[in-house]
Amino acid sequence: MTNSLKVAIAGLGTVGVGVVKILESHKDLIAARCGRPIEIVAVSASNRARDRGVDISGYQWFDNALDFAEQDNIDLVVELIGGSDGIAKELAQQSLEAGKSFVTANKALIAHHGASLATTAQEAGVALRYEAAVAGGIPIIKAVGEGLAANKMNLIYGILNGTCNYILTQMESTGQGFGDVLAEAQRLGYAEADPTFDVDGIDTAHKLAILSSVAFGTETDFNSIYVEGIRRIEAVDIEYAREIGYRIKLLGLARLGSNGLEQRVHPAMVKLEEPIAQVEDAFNAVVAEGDFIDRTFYQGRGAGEGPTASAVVADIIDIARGHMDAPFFVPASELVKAEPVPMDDHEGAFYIRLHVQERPGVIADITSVLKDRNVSLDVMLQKGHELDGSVYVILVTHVTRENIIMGALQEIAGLSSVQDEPLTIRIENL
Ligand SMILES: NC(=O)C1=CN([C@@H]2O[C@H](COP(=O)(O)OP(=O)(O)OC[C@H]3O[C@@H](n4cnc5c(N)ncnc54)[C@H](OP(=O)(O)O)[C@@H]3O)[C@@H](O)[C@H]2O)C=CC1
Ligand SMILES: N[C@@H](CCO)C(=O)O
Repeated sequence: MTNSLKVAIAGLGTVGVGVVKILESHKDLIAARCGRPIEIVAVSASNRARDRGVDISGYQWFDNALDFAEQDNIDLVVELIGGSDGIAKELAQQSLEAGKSFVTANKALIAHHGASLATTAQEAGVALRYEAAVAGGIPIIKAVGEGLAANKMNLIYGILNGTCNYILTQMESTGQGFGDVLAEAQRLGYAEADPTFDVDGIDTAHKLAILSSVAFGTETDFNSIYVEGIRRIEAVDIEYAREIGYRIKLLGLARLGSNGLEQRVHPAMVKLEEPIAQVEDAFNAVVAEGDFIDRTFYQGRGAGEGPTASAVVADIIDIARGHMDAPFFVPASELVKAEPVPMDDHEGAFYIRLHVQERPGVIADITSVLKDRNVSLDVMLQKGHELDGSVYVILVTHVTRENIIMGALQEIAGLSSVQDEPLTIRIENL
């Protein structure tokens, strides 16, 4: 066998420990598959004394992971710390510049700095890989970047955050509140260090920015993504969605058309019979549509130690095999700057939940606002009498434009009978 690939790992938390476990327990299997061994030679984390449940005594310890870049006996650096900037970015930059390949699960880093890191990697003639950054254990980067490479991609969307899907699924199946389910997702190692990134849709947007680049050959453009999270979804919405034949999922969707690149992240109602509606707990799913392949559907575990580490190790194996594809599958200089499509241009049907006083004329006032804007209703439900004399009114519109419905909701929110800020969920008939 040829020389081993010598690996240093920065970050020994949920994912880092998973990577150590796979590389050690599947040492022989992996060496056979690569034609050379993969050897962990160095590790770094914040707290040297912490018991991590794996034996790291055989690896050189570094208090400062940035020192990896200067070590001649390290071929590849694995970053499993997190964060778009700070140590993660410095480590990426310095490792690549020092001629070391770089593997990361850090979607924030790639979403914000993917194009510049890809340039650095190409100039240094080394690999930059990030399979674990999107959809955890699903090999979606490889599937889209290599498996679908013959196609012009039109559309890519999916459930990209395990924590949110876990929360929405558990809220539906157990009736537990948002806070309790989030705490459980954190305990299971699904959530980000800052779980607001999960529940506010930012993590999904990071992943969508990366997927768009891989699918469409465009520069990652995180800042143009419309982002809305799941905080305002309540058990009643999940129940009413079911009543009208839908399930609520946090979707990330990107579409490249003649008008530019549409990228949006928000809770969406998907038809109960759609495969994506059946994706439960921390599972992720991605639908990718190309001009010759039509639609393809991928599902798997999107978060947690094993699935994420599996994707990280797959990247390391690829590099050990000598695969040196461009990080976004086209040379970094060829990545195109796409024109963002404004969210106001979005067209679709909308679910609207209003909390209103139960008194004559309320519905007439609401429908009058919609009539003035030519918004047509498909469904209208009035739910329950609360003790305080207020009720929920649920409306489902026919297809209309985003700016029209948002203007209408602003006016409806100002009606004296409307108690809380209206909630709207976009209906996706994909
Ligand atoms: N958890 C998951 O399911 C998934 C996570 N990811 C991504 O993987 C990355 C790691 O996530 P995860 O394992 O969950 O995070 P954890 O919080 O579990 O682990 C982070 C690790 O980084 C170490 N660390 C913090 N600061 C430094 C530093 N300055 N130098 C060296 N090490 C440092 C910590 O050290 P110590 O242990 O000593 O505190 C810890 O071991 C993130 O980018 C995340 O977004 C991607 C997909 C799924
Ligand atoms: N926090 C992320 C981890 C996987 O990227 C999630 O819940 O999906």
